[in-house]
Amino acid sequence: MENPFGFQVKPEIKNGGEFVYIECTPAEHLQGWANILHGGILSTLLDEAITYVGISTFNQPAVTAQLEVRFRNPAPTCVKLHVCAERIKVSKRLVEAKAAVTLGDGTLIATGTGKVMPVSESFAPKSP
Ligand SMILES: CCCCC/C=C\C/C=C\C/C=C\C/C=C\CCCC(=O)SCCNC(=O)CCNC(=O)[C@H](O)C(C)(C)COP(=O)(O)OP(=O)(O)OC[C@H]1O[C@@H](n2cnc3c(N)ncnc32)[C@H](O)[C@@H]1OP(=O)(O)O
Repeated sequence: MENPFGFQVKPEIKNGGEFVYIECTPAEHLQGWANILHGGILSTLLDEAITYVGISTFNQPAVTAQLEVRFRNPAPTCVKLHVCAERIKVSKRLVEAKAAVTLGDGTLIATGTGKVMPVSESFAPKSP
């Protein structure tokens, strides 16, 4: 379904999913405290880019099976974040990728690694 509350990112996908690039400017209400962007939002952005690596590699729906995040520097809200993901390993049912969030000046904000597994179109749980 269309999700008007989503980040509306438009991923750039290169070389069949080997590289994924996303830009996003999280709004002020996504701060955790003290004007610092909430870590869950950074995790979501890393997840988003890593999942697109999986979707593009398998060329079918895929979900995150594992995500590990390291928060390296605080990010402000309302500034453009650059998210780059890169495929590091492919096996029959698992794609592993790493990703980083940086500011425009190159400051490293967060890094992560994730594992993505393909699923069928009927995977999604039914709404009650
Ligand atoms: C309709 C489908 C919906 C999908 C939509 C996808 C695409 C749509 C297009 C665009 C979408 C737009 C945006 C996308 C961007 C971001 C989306 C964010 C993604 C998410 O936010 S998505 C939500 C969070 N996510 C979940 O909700 C997953 C819940 N989870 C499960 O549904 C299962 O857990 C599953 C399916 C992951 C695996 O379940 P399973 O039953 O198929 O597999 P099983 O566990 O039996 O493992 C089999 C073999 O994989 C190995 N294995 C498993 N996990 C491993 C790991 N972590 N590391 C190393 N090996 C692992 C085992 O070791 C075993 O190996 P062996 O057989 O050799 O022992």
